[in-house]
Amino acid sequence: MQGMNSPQQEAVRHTEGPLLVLAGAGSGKTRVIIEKIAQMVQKGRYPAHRIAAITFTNKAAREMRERLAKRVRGDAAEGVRICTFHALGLNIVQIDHAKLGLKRGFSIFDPDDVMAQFKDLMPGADKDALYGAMNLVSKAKNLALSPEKAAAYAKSTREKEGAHWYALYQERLQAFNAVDFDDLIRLPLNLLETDDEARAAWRERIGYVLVDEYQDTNDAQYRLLKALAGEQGQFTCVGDDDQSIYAWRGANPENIDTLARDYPSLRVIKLEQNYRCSNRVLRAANALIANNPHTHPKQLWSEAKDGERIRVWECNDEAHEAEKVAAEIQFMATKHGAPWSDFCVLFRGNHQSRAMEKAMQMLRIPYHLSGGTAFLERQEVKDILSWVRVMVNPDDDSAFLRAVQAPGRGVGQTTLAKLSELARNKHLSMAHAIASISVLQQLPTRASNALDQFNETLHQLRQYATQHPPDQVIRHIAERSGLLAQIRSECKNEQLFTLRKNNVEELASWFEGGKGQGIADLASQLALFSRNDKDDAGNQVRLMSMHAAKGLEFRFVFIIGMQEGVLPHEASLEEGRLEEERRLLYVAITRAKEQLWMSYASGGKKWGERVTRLPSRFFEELPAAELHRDGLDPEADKARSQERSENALANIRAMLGR
Ligand SMILES: Nc1ncnc2c1ncn2[C@@H]1O[C@H](COP(=O)(O)OP(=O)(O)OP(=O)(O)O)[C@@H](O)[C@H]1O
Ligand SMILES: [Mg+2]
Repeated sequence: MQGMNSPQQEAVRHTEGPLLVLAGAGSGKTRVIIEKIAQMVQKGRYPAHRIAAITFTNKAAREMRERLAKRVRGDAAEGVRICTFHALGLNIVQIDHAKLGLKRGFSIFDPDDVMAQFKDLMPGADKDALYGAMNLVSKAKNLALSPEKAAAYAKSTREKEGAHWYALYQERLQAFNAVDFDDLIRLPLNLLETDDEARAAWRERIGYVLVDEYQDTNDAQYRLLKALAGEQGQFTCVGDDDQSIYAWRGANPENIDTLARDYPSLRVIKLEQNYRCSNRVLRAANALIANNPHTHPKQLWSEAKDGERIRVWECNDEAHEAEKVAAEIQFMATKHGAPWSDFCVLFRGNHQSRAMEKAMQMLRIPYHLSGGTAFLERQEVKDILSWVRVMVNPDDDSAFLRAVQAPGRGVGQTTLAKLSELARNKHLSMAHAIASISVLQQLPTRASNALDQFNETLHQLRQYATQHPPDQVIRHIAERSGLLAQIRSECKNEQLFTLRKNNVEELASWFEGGKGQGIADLASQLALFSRNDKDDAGNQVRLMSMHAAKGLEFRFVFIIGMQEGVLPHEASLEEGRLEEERRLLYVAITRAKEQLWMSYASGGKKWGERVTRLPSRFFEELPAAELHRDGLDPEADKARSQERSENALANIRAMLGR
């Protein structure tokens, strides 16, 4: 346990009974989890495959796997399950699908599929009504309620309405042999809470559970943890109530107290030394968060140097702000000889990245926008995945509808609507219906020929998939479906074609070396990868939302858009969620190891009109002694601008090779 402090060591050693590590940012909570797994495996306390570590994102899971692999020599830690709650849930649903009324190869509906179903269920409904209904259903699912229970418990008209949509929607999922993301928690939970045999089997499979970012678990996830960890509570949870930033998505920070209530023998360990941030950054973060009420008071101190003061910039507008930030990044990178990946720009909402991207492009600074290029949302990727889905799950009408139109084969919407009706009358899915001559006979000849051919192609692809590795299957689908030919015809030049073809290739590479897993399993795992996850950014500046930055750390951090209405966000003010906004800023500040910048745009445009903006109220909560407001200290500014121009000259000389 090289270099670990004594409460950290204690947390690592405590393996009998439930443990909660409750501690502030950068105090080594995640490190405790990694060290603990390493020791458990090395000491043979648990075999690797009986340990499960739950992270908040797939990306965090990958990072943990890498750090563990470095820590434990050989492949001793290889069998450890490191995944998100959803991936664990998927695993349970895959193994026990029959008990849950699902057939093998079931589909996972993404939010777009779900939306399409609601549109179909609620014809003519506007966006608000659709999202309203979806949210109600999601809420019921996160409370692990079945449609029947949701109806029984519903009190208000709104809840009754929600229960009504839930029942109809669930009927469809059932018919399509599909689940949505919420089901990946709800179904395993129902299984483990009601089926003794299944619970015993899963406790045998998983002997010890570790949970990172525990403050952001929702109720269903908490119950899943409880069901797995048993009465003895063989778990370690680590978290920080000050970093709870997902209450808006159903996370329940009170789960921290629930833990103590449900497990009277719970041991709570606090870590107080921060190993990440410079002292100034830490003092600013502590001062800010002191404005929130605290049920679990914490001290956080650091041995690190004071470091530079936090630089605060008032900018004219977003563009000006972005230019300043980009120029500073370039300056700092040269000054410190630092790689681009040491820099991170954080913002409240994704739309704020646009000006920033533009400024980075102007200065030719390589950057990576998390969640920006949503790989799984690219057209060709979705198209191919819909083929995979309908191949392995012919009940999936949602995937059928996409695949049959990718590429288009002259089957119009009217025909598809007719097909859907015929299929429904015969209690068949659409993919099954087109295999029936009596159905095809009732459709226009041209369309029925096209559908017959589609059916034949599906059949051949299924055959192919039984004899070839998954990545090859993906390439074959692209070819055989006619998608590749269509993409070629759509692209005006070779460059564009290569770009889109590379997406297909990238998808294929996802399916490579899947440890003997079939295409169905791999496709469902892929469905879980959310937009933030495919982050192999390499040496590039990171641009990301504050939410996405949870758990990460960077030498240099810029927080932009610190004006009223953006941070705190307008909507959160109206809904009385100021404390959560403060926690969000606390998370953002504590990402900085060495130096921090905060900026705001005092002007901007709204609906085309010029408006003035006030700096965020949170500035007033930061200790003035730790801040340096540019423009208010002329001497310091002068010295800095001198340094900057010398630096620029040096750059030019270097470029000219002198
Ligand atoms: N005992 C220690 N000695 C030196 N460095 C440490 C020690 N413990 C943790 N660190 C380092 O401190 C940094 C923060 O650790 P870690 O990410 O585990 O903190 P955390 O509590 O999980 O933070 P967050 O709340 O942001 O998730 C990491 O760079 C880690 O390697
Ligand atoms: Mg952490």
